[in-house]
Amino acid sequence: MSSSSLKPLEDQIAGHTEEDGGSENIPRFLKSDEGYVFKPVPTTRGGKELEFYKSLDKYDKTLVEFLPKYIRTEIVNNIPYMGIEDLTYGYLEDFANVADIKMGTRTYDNSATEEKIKAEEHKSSKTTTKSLGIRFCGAKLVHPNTGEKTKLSKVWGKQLKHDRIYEDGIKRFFWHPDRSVKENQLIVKSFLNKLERLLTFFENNQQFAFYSSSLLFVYGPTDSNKSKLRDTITLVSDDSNIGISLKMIDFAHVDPLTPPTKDESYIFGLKNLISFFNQLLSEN
Ligand SMILES: O=P(O)(O)O[C@@H]1[C@@H](OP(=O)(O)O)[C@H](OP(=O)(O)O)[C@H](O)[C@H](OP(=O)(O)O)[C@H]1OP(=O)(O)O
Ligand SMILES: Nc1ncnc2c1ncn2[C@@H]1O[C@H](COP(=O)(O)OP(=O)(O)O)[C@@H](O)[C@H]1O
Repeated sequence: MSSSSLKPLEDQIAGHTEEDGGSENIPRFLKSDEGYVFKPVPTTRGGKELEFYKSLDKYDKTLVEFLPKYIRTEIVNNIPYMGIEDLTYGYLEDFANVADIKMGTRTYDNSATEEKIKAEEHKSSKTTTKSLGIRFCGAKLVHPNTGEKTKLSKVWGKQLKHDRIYEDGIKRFFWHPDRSVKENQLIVKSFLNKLERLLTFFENNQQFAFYSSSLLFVYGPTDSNKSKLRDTITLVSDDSNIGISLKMIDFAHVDPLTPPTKDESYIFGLKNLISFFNQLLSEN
């Protein structure tokens, strides 16, 4: 495939974007028609993430199930881009709901300078990162009937406080009042099931600390063209075309753990997320 067939990833909802290239002025993500996103590999911290993806086959199978598959690296305008499965692929064009939730109470890795640690801790204490181990980094909501889109930014996610994150973040994104209760329940149960499997991995994992990594939640009506339905999507029931996808993304700050330590920073966030999903089911 030539790099000319790559287009901007319109559905990129967080991370370094055209408007916000960050301190390294990183270009936005690209995507291919074959269902892959191409993430620019920044000079200083991208190598670590690329190495992580390239060694996927060595990891625990439960973990691999939660990672987009890596395919190859492409050079565009002299910049390397790593190709990974597009988690929005297979959904009806423009109808995928997408949320990026940053996991863990700690958002810097072992190589962080004193200054970086201070900045990250300050940000954590001002947001739900510290109190809940979760923070919305962005979301795109699609009205189930009209298709109207609402984009929620990183700034919105930072302003969402502990006492409002359930109503204004979790419930707003995962439980739409214009969808049937049954369909809402099926969506929430399908995500819950995956979150519990992920927790099982984390309870046993003594290999990696996933600092500053995110969970990417995607759901919506799937494309009826079955060739697009790949194993990143789980249909919420046998007789529904609604699918969900949940994978871990952003591994720029993954560090080794020293056994018997666990990634408690991430586990705390995961347990809080699971509680919120249980609350959605028990309240409705
Ligand atoms: O560059 P910026 O201004 O987007 O800063 C990024 C931060 O965004 P913020 O300014 O807090 O909204 C960004 O913060 P969040 O993702 O919003 O927590 C990270 O701290 C990122 O650092 P790293 O790539 O994870 O080491 C930061 O990226 P680097 O500056 O380290 O490239
Ligand atoms: N595999 C993927 N499939 C679809 N979208 C993705 C994928 N990976 C990342 N994205 C999109 O790009 C955004 C930023 O991704 P991330 O890896 O966190 O970038 P950064 O390292 O710049 O923070 C995500 O919020 C999501 O919208």
